[in-house]
Formats: sequence, C-alpha cells, structure tokens
Amino acid sequence: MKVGKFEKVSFEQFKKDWVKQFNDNDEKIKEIYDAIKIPKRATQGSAGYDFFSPIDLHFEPKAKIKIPTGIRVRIDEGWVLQIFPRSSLGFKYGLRLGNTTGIIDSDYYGSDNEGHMFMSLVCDNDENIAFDLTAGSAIVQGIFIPFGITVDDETTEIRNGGFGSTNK
Ligand SMILES: O=c1ccn([C@H]2C[C@H](O)[C@@H](COP(=O)(O)OP(=O)(O)OP(=O)(O)O)O2)c(=O)[nH]1
Repeated sequence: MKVGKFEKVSFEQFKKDWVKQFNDNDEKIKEIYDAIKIPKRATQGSAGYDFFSPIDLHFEPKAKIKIPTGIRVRIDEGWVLQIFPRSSLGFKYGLRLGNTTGIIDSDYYGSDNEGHMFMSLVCDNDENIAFDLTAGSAIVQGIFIPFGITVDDETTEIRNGGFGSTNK
C-alpha cells in the first residue's frame, strides 16, 4: 500500500540542525545537503526503506552519534514509520539505534523543524570493534506500519517537534 513520501528538508533547516552536531562550514554543509539521498528500498520485495549516511562515519565502540538525516516524511493517517537497524551492520558490529527503535509519527511532518528526522546510532558490540562507514552507505531502515487507536480515543493535541516535545 502506498502511504508515504520522503522529501528533503530545506537547506536552512538542515544547516540549523547540522551545526548543532558537527563542526562544518557553510560550503561543506551545502555539499553534504546536495548529496543527501532519498531513502529507498533495495529490492521489490524489501519492506525497509534504507536511509543513507550523509557523511563518512567512524564508530568507536559504545559511542553514540546523532545524525540529522536531511529527510522528512509525509505519512497517511493511521500509519507510522518505524526505524530499525540493518541486520548486516547489527550482526557484524552490533550497530543499533540509541533509542532502540525509532517512531516517526505522521504529525511530526508539520512541526516547526519541518519534521526533520534524526537518527541516533550506537556501535554496541562486546568485542570492542570500531568500524567505518562511507558517505552514501545504508545505515538504518524505515518500515511503514499501520496502527489502531482505542474506540474511546478523544486525543485532540497537535504535535510540534519531537524528542519529548509532548512532555512540555
Ligand atoms: O529516531 C527517531 C525517533 C523520533 N524522531 C522524531 C519523529 C517523532 O515523531 C518524534 C517524536 O518521537 P517519539 O514520539 O518516539 O518521542 P517521545 O520521546 O515520545 O517525544 P514526544 O513527546 O515528542 O512524542 O521525534 C526522529 O526523528 N528520530
């Protein structure tokens, strides 16, 4: 079923979020932004949309990296995009999401940050293996999943942001 669409966030939004994580100048940030690839499935039968790393990444064991993806996603009502590790990187290096699994709500798209998606990654292996990924490598995968609500659900709040925004 066709229920979503990936897009790039604006350059201004990407830059604003990127400088909070990485020390790059404007020219370099524009280069990274222009090279950002829209998530895609590797094969016709794949459930997961691969997300690609915008830069070369070096993972030290146990270190956590937060990556602004440059991507937002429009999702139909009643569906959620869940983010999972790729099994190859999980098996080899114990690469997992810092938040164990990512939940991208459909109403995140309209947030003030344009619905800019972030990925938190941890190289979590017991063998102390560090590893590198080159820019453009598939790092995690997103799967569109339907969800239900309770028969007496009366939620009316509207989201603006993520990462604990609804605690405020
Ligand atoms: O890996 C992730 C997980 C979440 N998000 C964004 C999209 C999601 O819609 C929003 C909120 O996520 P979630 O509902 O899981 O977080 P929360 O801690 O419950 O925060 P909130 O109070 O904002 O719902 O943050 C990401 O960009 N990457």
